[in-house]
Amino acid sequence: MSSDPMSDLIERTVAAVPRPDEAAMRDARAHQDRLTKPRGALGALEDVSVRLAGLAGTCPPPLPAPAAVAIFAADHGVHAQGVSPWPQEVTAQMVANFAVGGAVANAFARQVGAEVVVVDVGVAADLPAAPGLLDRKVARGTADLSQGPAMTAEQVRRAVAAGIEVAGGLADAGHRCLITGDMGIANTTASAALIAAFTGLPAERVTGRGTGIDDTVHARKIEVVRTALARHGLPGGDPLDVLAAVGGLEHAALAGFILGAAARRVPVLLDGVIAGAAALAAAALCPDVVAACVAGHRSVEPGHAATVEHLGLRPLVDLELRLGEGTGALLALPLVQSSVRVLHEVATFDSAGVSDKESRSAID
Ligand SMILES: Cc1cc2ncn([C@H]3O[C@H](COP(=O)(O)O)[C@@H](O)[C@H]3O)c2cc1C
Ligand SMILES: O=C(O)c1cccnc1
Repeated sequence: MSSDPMSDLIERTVAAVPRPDEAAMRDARAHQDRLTKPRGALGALEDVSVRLAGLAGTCPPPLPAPAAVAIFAADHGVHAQGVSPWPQEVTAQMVANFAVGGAVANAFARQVGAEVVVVDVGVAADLPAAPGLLDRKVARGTADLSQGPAMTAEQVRRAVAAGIEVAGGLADAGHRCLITGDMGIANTTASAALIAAFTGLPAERVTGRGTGIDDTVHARKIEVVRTALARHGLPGGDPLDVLAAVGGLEHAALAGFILGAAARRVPVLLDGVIAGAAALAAAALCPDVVAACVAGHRSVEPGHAATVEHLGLRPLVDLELRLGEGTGALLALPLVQSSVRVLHEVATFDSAGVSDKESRSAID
């Protein structure tokens, strides 16, 4: 082990991520087949329940409740390239909005009974203390990824460690489902660069319109991603170096958050393209982490489709959302919870005295 405490934490967390428990997954699949419904009738939800049994190492797995969404906020030097129509100050202003419960993520979290935690890992402003706001500021935004590395290696490690610690704290507080959230003007540009770097796809395939940009700005955004990849010699290299080159502080923290949840056997519900980019980094550090991830929704961002395909995940909800904050994942929370509740509560053919047509016809 290295002597740096943050590197140690990252290494220990990666080492603690379990392999999916095959026996628990077989039990869950067999149990699903004994429940009072035609086999496979719950479609993709059956797969979610089986995956969560594999993560927990037991069947039925714990109900994924209570849940908490952690919204990691940070600013981006690449904003200077004109890749977002919004001023950078909106990041800090939205953090204040989250803190008073006024954002879409707050409304959705109230709807599904999830706690909201906002984590400043890199907002380029001094933020007044507020309930539910954690100050884990690593830097006042990243450097411009199109001009040089976005972060130092030390900043990446500090942000990843912050994410691991937030996940651990929420797990210690009893949360049994962790949800990714993000806020950072221009972070769809860094997301596109990370996705290109981890999937090997070209910039034009993975760079979308973010909060809404016209064709001219979109072309410029693609060019910014393309030249950044070339400048940093991507794809290729160590995942933490890739994060340092083109990532955001919230991406690094989210990668740590995902690893931290997996290491505690707590499922992590991924939001859209920003969480997806972070999950690619986490999976590059530790492939088993994917077993702890559920893709909450399918974002309209083109890089997101490439990401879920690369990770082998199937998004649960497809509503043409393109907001971030954790909104798509929050909407999917009741689906994940319902999938596990089935394993806990639904009667079997035997216990309910319902004829099992499929096994009867096998005997006939
Ligand atoms: C008011 C507002 C609220 C948001 N909530 C999430 N985002 C989302 O949009 C931003 C990324 O898009 P781009 O790369 O195009 O800047 C991120 O902050 C993301 O969280 C928002 C954006 C805005 C403007
Ligand atoms: O779909 C997303 O995840 C998304 C799109 C635009 C801005 N922020 C997030």
